[in-house]
Amino acid sequence: MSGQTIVVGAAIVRDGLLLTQQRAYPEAAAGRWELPGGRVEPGESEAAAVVRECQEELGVDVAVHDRVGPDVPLPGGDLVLRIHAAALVDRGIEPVAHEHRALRWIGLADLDDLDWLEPDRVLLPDLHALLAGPGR
Ligand SMILES: Nc1nc2c([nH]c(=O)n2[C@H]2C[C@H](O)[C@@H](COP(=O)(O)OP(=O)(O)OP(=O)(O)O)O2)c(=O)[nH]1
Repeated sequence: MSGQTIVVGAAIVRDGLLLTQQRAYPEAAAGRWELPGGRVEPGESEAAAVVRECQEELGVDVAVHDRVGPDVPLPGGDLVLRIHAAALVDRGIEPVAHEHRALRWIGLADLDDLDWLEPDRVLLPDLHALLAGPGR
């Protein structure tokens, strides 16, 4: 749809665990959990935006895979959240929270209990399926 900006999110899975991060700002979202990511810049591909955001926020390189779940419209109407599965290029390099309060690797059993940003809750069935899927 024209006029809508895509916010990409990365569903990074390693050894059956999903990487989540806790926002530090703005105040209304501080303390809530989300997936790494951010706005796609003009002229930038979604995959390139996922890679850039993971470098900026986590200091790691990721390989970008298939989409996960539906587009989720964000409050305000101008932004839509779109998640891609991703994997650490080097599994031995631990992500670091450069812009967030904390990082946590979450397993299936804890997925629903995390204090997610509201839009991300729409994606929980798809994140469950991703973690339960083959090769994870
Ligand atoms: N990155 C990310 N943003 C999310 C998620 N869920 C969700 O509602 N959002 C919202 C929060 C923000 O309103 C918007 C993206 O903002 P952002 O702060 O991550 O990215 P940005 O590129 O706009 O901002 P910035 O990094 O320049 O500060 O999407 C999610 O899982 N990941």
